[in-house]
Amino acid sequence: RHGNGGSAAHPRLPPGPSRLPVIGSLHHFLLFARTPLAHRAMSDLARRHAAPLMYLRLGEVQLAVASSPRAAREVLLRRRARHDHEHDAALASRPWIPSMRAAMERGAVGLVFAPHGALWRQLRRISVLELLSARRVRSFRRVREDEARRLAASLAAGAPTAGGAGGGVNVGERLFAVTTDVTMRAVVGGRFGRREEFLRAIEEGGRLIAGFSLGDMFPSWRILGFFSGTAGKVREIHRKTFELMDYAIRQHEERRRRAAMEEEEDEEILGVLLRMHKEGGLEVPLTMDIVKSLIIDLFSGGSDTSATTLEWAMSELMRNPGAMEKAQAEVRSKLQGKPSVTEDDLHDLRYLRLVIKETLRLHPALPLLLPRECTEDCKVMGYDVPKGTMVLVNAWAIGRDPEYWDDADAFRPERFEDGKIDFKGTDFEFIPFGAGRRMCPGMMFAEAIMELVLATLLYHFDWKLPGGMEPSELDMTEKMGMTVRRKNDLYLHPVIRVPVPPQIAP
Ligand code: HEM
Repeated sequence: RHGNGGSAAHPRLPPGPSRLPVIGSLHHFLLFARTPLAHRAMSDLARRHAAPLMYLRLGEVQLAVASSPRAAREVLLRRRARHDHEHDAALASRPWIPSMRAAMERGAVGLVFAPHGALWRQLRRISVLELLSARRVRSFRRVREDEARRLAASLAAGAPTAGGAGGGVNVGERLFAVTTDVTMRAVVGGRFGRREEFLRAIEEGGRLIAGFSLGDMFPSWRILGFFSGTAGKVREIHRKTFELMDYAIRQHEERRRRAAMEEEEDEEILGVLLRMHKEGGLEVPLTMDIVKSLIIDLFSGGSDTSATTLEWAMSELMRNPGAMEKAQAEVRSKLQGKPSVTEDDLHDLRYLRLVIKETLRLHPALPLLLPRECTEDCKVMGYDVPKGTMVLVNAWAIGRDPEYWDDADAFRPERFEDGKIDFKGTDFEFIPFGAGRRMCPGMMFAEAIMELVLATLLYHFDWKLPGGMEPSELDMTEKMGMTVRRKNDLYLHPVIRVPVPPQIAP
């Protein structure tokens, strides 16, 4: 072999753990991994094999995992090289695992899973320029402020006034409720009658897709897919979510007819899409199936991720009282005397933003981002990555790599103080939102919720650990799911420091 080596017959695959017939590298996970958490197990394997780009085979599925900033850049930000015939979009599609395929092939493709091509480009453009643009995100300000005040009021209603006695609240549950309500109001409109059913269906769908069943690893063994029954379940969830979307659309249209779009509510995302659907004239027609899929994507992409990040932020602040004190001092001194936090106040909260950044570094809600698929043979870091390989980027491992981060596992928001590194997709040692063509389009939407909610929690309340627990004793174990959340719920006692105005009690 020479130079970049490799040929179609003898590809120069990236290094990685040994592979057995049939099961490939699965045994490394089943027998040797010290953790069932995929991002941690893959990080251990990559380190052990000195493989910033690592090749694995899970059953029949070929997998490449990027675990260094350079490998991530090559995967996410592909540029057409001058003497290179490779297509620069070879890694800009997402794999359709067999469990999902059944639903996808019925026209359920929105933005998240659309293959790179005309439909994806159009949905992406609409999302970035219209649905999730800075202007649209600003237009939901009242929704966010309203929901943040409700959260404060409901916490205050159950909080002791001093000392931290009382039952404690499940902070994660409250955070999921607030991000869900904001996203629901922004995306489908406030009064969605079948909210609980919708949430259950989205959660179940996410769980099935994130599960990656045996049938997904051995797609040619149809019998496994048959017994796991995942495809059938995914089809059923798809049918259910689409039926719920029909209901949301009917509700929306009735409301519009009644109120001829009252001034009080800004146009929600569903309204914008229905308008575009009716107006037509787009390169790829925006069918109702596409509208529904996109709404489901925005909703499921939007609320869990922000809530998970907020829950980790509160967990880290509880474990690091110095950072908590600093963040609270900032918000209380900037807001002095105000009844509640508004978005005008957020501009001054520099440390709060550093807290969110540091949380995203240590706890990216999607530690392996969302998978990409290699749609044609391509080269990454000089290695051959065969067509059909699923490509993951371990943003979690990269964010904790001691080569790039001092005291990498410590929570130190100050490390971002000089403003040199940001999550906007150009600093590849910090990519919680991904980078390149398929980078998260909901970043501004997420930042707006996260900053306001965190500032509200820190402004009105002091927080105490239950049962006299020491900060260092707070368990930080993770759990796999659609996002990587805390394994154990975070229970804390809120103690009111700045009263929540009574007129906004829930
Ligand atoms: C803390 C909050 C969030 C995090 C950490 C996050 C993270 C991510 C990541 C890692 C990706 C994949 C990027 C890639 O493949 O390079 C992604 C994609 C996506 N996100 Fe987010 N996200 C968040 C919030 C949101 C919100 C609020 C929305 C919408 C309301 C949203 C909608 C999407 C969509 C539609 C995609 C798919 C884009 C495409 O494939 O072209 N996300 N997000």
